[in-house]
Amino acid sequence: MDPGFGVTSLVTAPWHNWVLTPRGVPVLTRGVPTAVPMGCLCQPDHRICPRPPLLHVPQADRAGVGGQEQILADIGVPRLCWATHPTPRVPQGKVPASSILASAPSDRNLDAWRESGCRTTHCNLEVLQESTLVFLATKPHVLPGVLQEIRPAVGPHHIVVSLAAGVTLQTLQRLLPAGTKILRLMPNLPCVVQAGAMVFARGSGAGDGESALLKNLLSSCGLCEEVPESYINIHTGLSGSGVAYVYLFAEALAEGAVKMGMPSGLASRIAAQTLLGAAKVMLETGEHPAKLRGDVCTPGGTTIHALHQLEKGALRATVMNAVEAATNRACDMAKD
Ligand SMILES: NC(=O)C1=CN([C@@H]2O[C@H](COP(=O)(O)OP(=O)(O)OC[C@H]3O[C@@H](n4cnc5c(N)ncnc54)[C@H](OP(=O)(O)O)[C@@H]3O)[C@@H](O)[C@H]2O)C=CC1
Ligand SMILES: O=C(O)[C@@H]1CCC=N1
Repeated sequence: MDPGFGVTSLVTAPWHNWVLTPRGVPVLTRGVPTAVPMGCLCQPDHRICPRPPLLHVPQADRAGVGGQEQILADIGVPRLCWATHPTPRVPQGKVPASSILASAPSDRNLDAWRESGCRTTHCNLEVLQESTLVFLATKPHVLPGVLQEIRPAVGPHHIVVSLAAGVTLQTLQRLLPAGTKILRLMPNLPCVVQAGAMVFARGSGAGDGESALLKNLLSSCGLCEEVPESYINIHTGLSGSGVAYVYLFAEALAEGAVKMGMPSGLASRIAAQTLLGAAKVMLETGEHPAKLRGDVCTPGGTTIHALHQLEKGALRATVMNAVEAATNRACDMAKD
């Protein structure tokens, strides 16, 4: 398992130093370093700050574009955040690791961030102090307390991106200062290999610039689309959680082969390649999956016999129920 997963999420920690030009083009800034105040808002010493940590990516690169300059940073340290990180393992990252500041209460996940060159802290407020673009990647039930903690440090220059499942823009806007530029993002695990599927929605304080910035920043991690907020929970059921359904299917495929006598390692590799190839054909041809499925079926052949078994097991209805259950759970989490 990628050690990065234990630490943060792609979006959170993976964020890098990005600068968005007035035209919405993200620029990796390596120019004039920003003077970053190093003092911690948690007095007297953030290193012993008892407050719970946030996951954030501090950043301090500055880019001057058209007379403007912006500083982008991330906050939050969820497992997914790795996807957006510019680590040696993820060379496509648009932000240098040194521009990322990640915050968490313990070193459990932070160690991996440090090993990849990111800066870390146990003080959430330090992230706000040093960063403009902040990713919130704690578990959903932890987020309200974190928002309460950072609220005094959030200003009009910050762009706050939440990855928390089920936490609505309305809640985020209620718990942060009025007018704060807020975006709600739902990534998925494959962001860590730049094959993610992400959607986001903007809050009332965010504009086209913030939307373009996020989309451009995350585009290196996979598909990233702005959608109405009502689609976020559906995407969670389809893709954020959906990755786990696919792993379950991959496991079942491989175990079927093991049952028939194939070694486990080989079976797992072939199962993964089968999923990868099937997905690639679907994306590259644009064909409906039902059509492609039919293409594989030779009349009276092996595939139709296997599909008959899957239909007896109500695979399609079961998967549809799974998407519905996860979507409904995301909706319910907003009320928890
Ligand atoms: N996992 C996934 O595939 C997806 C997850 N998400 C969302 O991402 C978020 C994180 O999920 P996941 O990556 O699984 O969780 P993890 O447990 O891996 O990461 C959560 C991190 O939050 C840190 N944390 C806990 N309390 C605080 C605090 N008070 N201040 C700052 N940081 C804190 C934890 O620190 P410590 O290490 O010290 O415990 C931990 O590093 C969730 O909101 C989830 O809904 C969204 C889409 C997909
Ligand atoms: O299981 C969860 O709640 C999170 C959100 C999507 C994937 N993992």
